[in-house]
Amino acid sequence: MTKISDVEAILLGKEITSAKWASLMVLVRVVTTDGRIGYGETVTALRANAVVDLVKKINKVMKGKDVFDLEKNKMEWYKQDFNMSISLESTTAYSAFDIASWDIIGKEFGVPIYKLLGGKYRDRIKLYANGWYQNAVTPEDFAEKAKEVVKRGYKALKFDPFGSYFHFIDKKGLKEAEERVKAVREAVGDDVDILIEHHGRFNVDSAIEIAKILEKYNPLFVEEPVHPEDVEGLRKYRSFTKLKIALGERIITKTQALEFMKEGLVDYLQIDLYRIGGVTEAKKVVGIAEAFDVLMAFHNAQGPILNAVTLQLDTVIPNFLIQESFYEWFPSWKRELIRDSTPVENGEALVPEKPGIGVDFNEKMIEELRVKEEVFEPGEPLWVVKGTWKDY
Ligand SMILES: O=C(O)[C@H](O)[C@@H](O)[C@H](O)[C@H](O)CO
Ligand SMILES: [Mg+2]
Repeated sequence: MTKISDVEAILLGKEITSAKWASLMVLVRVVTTDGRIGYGETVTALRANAVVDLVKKINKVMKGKDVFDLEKNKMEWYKQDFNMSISLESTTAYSAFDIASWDIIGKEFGVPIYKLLGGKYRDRIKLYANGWYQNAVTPEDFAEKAKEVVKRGYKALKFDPFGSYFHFIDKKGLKEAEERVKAVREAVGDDVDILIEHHGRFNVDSAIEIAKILEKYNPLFVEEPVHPEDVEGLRKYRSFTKLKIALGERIITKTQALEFMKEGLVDYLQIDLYRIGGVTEAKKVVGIAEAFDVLMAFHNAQGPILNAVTLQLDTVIPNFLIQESFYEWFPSWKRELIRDSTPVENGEALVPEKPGIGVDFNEKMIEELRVKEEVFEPGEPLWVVKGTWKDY
């Protein structure tokens, strides 16, 4: 029996790069009584210290439990933490524990976990690039960086063209956003997909004004066009435009995901394994999405463990659209931490074949990367790509 002996959260970090929210990484290590080790990872973005504290409580609850009892363990945490289903901190702490549990389970059978989740539907995972436009402000900046992405072989790239606008956007903001989108479209041509990230910034009137200018550039999808909790606004937006809507990175339960799909408010679902409840819950949401003919485009904006485990699920599922990837724009320590075991080739990821989540974890790097706690300084919001919260 693979009894749990320890669940530990370790904060890792070094330099801040394009993905400021992920300059820290909450690594969760699960160890069993017979010395098996599994790794999970979870969110930071202002909450790392709270998440670390919750992992300490998960440790107390899970000691002595069997790492294979995924459903029973989840229900136990749900019972213990009265606020799990309304708490990002709790669901992300638990998600990392679930991912680490799957890592151990795969290693136990000596297989990558995709073999336990339904086998290979695809050998290579089509990616879209994110994180590539650090410090881009003018249309020329965006165009030049977009060309670099295409040179690397990507056939799709995502960016947020809205500078420092939030909630409202005015004529100047619309003009600047359009000039950036036009410049990228012209730089990459019609055969490369452009995906427009709104980061849930806008009220629906502003989002509709933006949709009017975006339609001519034929984006693959628009992401979080309105504030994430603004369902009324999303209904109005949906009735106004034919643009495909992607959302879901901030969804933390399958019930929330169901609500959006029941009303046909989402075309591409972007739940993230680190928020939804790990592999165990994500797989259930994929099944619900399949029933609604919704395709998956998992959010994946944190670190190398989350990237690897997401690729495991991408490999298996029939209703797959495309996978987000910051991998080539991570700080190098994030690739070194897993000995670059999930390389990108020509804008595609290969399926990681090592047992568990499929990475070769470099334990020795933990001590050099360990940090005491997350330090937050307000200013440019953490959630934009660094150096882009500017207008011109
Ligand atoms: O689609 C995405 O990758 C996300 O919106 C990122 O851009 C956010 O900044 C990050 O998820 C914040 O935690
Ligand atoms: Mg997003």
